[in-house]
Amino acid sequence: MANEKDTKSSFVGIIKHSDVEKPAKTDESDTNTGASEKKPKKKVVVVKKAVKKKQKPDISSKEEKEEVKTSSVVEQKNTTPDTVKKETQKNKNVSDRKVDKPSGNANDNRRPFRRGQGSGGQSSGRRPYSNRGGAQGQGRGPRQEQDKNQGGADNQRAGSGSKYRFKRPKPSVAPPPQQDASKIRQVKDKKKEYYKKDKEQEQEEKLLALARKKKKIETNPVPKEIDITEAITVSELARKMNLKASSLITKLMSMGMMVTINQQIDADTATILAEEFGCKVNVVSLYDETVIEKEQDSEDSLRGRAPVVTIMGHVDHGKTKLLDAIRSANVAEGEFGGITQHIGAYQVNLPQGKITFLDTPGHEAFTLMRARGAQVTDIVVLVVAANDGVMPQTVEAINHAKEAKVPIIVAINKIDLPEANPDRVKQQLSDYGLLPEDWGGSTLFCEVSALKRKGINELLETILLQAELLELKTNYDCRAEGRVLESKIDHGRGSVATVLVQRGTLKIGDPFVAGVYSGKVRAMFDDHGKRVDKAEPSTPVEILGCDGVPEAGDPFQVTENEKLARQVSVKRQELKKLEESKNVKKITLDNLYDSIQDGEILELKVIIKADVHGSAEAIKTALEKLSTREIRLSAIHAAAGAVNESDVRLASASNAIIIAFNVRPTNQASVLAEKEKVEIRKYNIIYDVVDDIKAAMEGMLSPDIKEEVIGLVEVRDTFKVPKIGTIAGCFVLNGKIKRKSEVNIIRDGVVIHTTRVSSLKRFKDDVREVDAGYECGIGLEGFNDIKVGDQFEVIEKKEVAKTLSEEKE
Ligand SMILES: Nc1nc2c(ncn2[C@@H]2O[C@H](COP(=O)(O)OP(=O)(O)OP(=O)(O)O)[C@@H](O)[C@H]2O)c(=O)[nH]1
Repeated sequence: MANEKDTKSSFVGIIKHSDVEKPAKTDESDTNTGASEKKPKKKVVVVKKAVKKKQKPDISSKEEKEEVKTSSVVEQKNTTPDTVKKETQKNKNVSDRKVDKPSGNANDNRRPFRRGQGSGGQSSGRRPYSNRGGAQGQGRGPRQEQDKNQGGADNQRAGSGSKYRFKRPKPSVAPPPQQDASKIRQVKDKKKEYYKKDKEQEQEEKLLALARKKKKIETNPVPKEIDITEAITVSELARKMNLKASSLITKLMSMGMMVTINQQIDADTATILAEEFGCKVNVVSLYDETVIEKEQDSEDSLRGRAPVVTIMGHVDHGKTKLLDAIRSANVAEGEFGGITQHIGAYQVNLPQGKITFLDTPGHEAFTLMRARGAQVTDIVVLVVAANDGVMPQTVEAINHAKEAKVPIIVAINKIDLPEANPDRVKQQLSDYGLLPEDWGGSTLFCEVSALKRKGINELLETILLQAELLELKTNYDCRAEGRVLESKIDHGRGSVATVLVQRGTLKIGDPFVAGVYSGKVRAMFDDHGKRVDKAEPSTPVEILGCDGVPEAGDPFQVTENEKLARQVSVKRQELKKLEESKNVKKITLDNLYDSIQDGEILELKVIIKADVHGSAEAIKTALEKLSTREIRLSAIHAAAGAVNESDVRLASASNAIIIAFNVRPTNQASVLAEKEKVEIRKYNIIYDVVDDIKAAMEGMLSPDIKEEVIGLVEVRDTFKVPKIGTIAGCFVLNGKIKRKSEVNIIRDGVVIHTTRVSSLKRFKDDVREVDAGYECGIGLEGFNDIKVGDQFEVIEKKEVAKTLSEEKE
């Protein structure tokens, strides 16, 4: 204790000038040291700060100078390793008090506390020196001695050096605060490390994400090749190319195309666009994906099948009567007349075999089927009335059958009539390439009377003979395939489809696809409405179980299972949507040259309709002479009469242009042509027809005048007005008529004259124009031969680039 006191006093003695209030402070410090482990830490810091401050050059006060001196002495004493050791061991607390001394005054008391709090990091930052232990402290000793002996400015350095010297011994002098400080340091280090780790982790994650992205791009590059259908939306193409739609849109914009994400682009554009990204495009038809694989035929699986026959001919030549006669010939005597036809096709059973008749006489249904790609008919029976001979529709039917490459059997009907002249019919038909066998030709002829039911059996036998020549064979054992002939929604039965089985055998429970719909055969009925379990090739049956109502001409196919049927159905519905959205490209004079250049067409087919047969023939001859090495021109049908629906259907099925020479299309034909995108070109001068087609073939079409029909007027009455001429009391059917309008006068579908309106009146007033639904009086320039029932086609002429005048005068 005495020793301790001595030591104390000696220390006190040394530092007594520097800190008068020291004891109180020491007590406080002691208390703090004992009570809390944190506070002494602060104090250590405080001391350091205080010392640091006091060692600054602007030491002015005496007290401060004293303090510096004292600290130096303390430092000197402490920094001598031996002394430090001894003193530390003996006077731990005292040395603490001494350390606290510099912060003895009231101001210092506050400042260091605050500073200590704020500069915790600073003190811990210095700790590595103290941590290094005595060795380092010792190492510095001699230098400190040197510093001490230096004067003047060096004193400052010494002072600064003393700061470190003062600090260095501290770990050994005051271990508890040091331990706390080291703990804090550890915590702070940990914190630092934690943040560092956090930062590192963040960095690492960023790098990883980048690498992942890179990897993703590497694993999903733009494919070298893609398959697309005829048209594709930008978004779909982007998906196929592993690109963002915006990239494609930008590229398209740079190519001068403004498109939206959901807009469809054609295959050509898609090809060019994909090439920009180094991707090759294969254009495939979605239909390719929807084709159901056919079962292969083996040689011995093929057996003969019944021929499928369609009856065609001119109106009133006896088609319906003949079908009735054939059907009656096939039923038992008692059932005569009582038979009800159940479906749109039926089979007749003969000792020699069966024949299937499609029960929609005429070429409408026939061509409609063909337009849908369905070649259902094997043989056409052409009915020609023996008394009437070849008529326009007879010729149409011949052309339809020829175009479809279906053999024709001629049935000369009404031979019971006294004026019947079968030879004349034969003569006329030979002009169309139908030469009877007995005249050295190959066409089979039959003379019948549908009314008297004469020659019917001979006709049926002839059909079977022709079928034999055709060697109609098919597989009976494979999955069934056929065509939908018609379909409807029936109350209580749902979708009902009449199907002609063409290959294989259809059975109850078979899953199938009909057009774009799938289904499963729930029930089957034959042409008499009798329930059947199976249907062999060439048999027409009515089936229940289809999910929708397929269209006439749609393919019907049995699939391996229901799942496949559903899948195909979904894809076909996609295809249908796609096809509906794109314009069907039909040949027109405007695109003719391009089509020839692209090698799309090698043959330009035309249908010629004229006011008289002679004109039609003349045009046909003139046009066919235009054939060149690149393109052949063939008139597939040339006849007199207005352009009718049948002409449009034939044109649509054959991709032909219709030339209307001095004739007009019927209303239905116009609507159908619009729908089927068939071009009907109207002319009044033969040379214009030839010139236009020649120019179109050579790509020399020049801007021209286009004639637009702006209204249609019907003559309901006529009045003779002296000195003026005939005034027509008219009703405007559609559009409008204007004063001075140009009009085509149409009588029975034929343009008989073209002139201008000379007067247009409503009651007694002159008017500028009259709209549809109103009556008016019309006078024509230089034309008085107006008749009730005539129609005035009101036309307006406009100049249109690269479009031909549809009618030239
Ligand atoms: N004398 C006689 N008249 C017949 C014969 N076949 C049909 N007819 C008559 O000719 C007219 C027309 O017969 P349809 O069978 O309706 O003629 P179509 O060709 O079907 O007529 P559309 O359906 O209008 O095209 C009817 O009055 C029949 O009675 C026949 O062999 N002899």
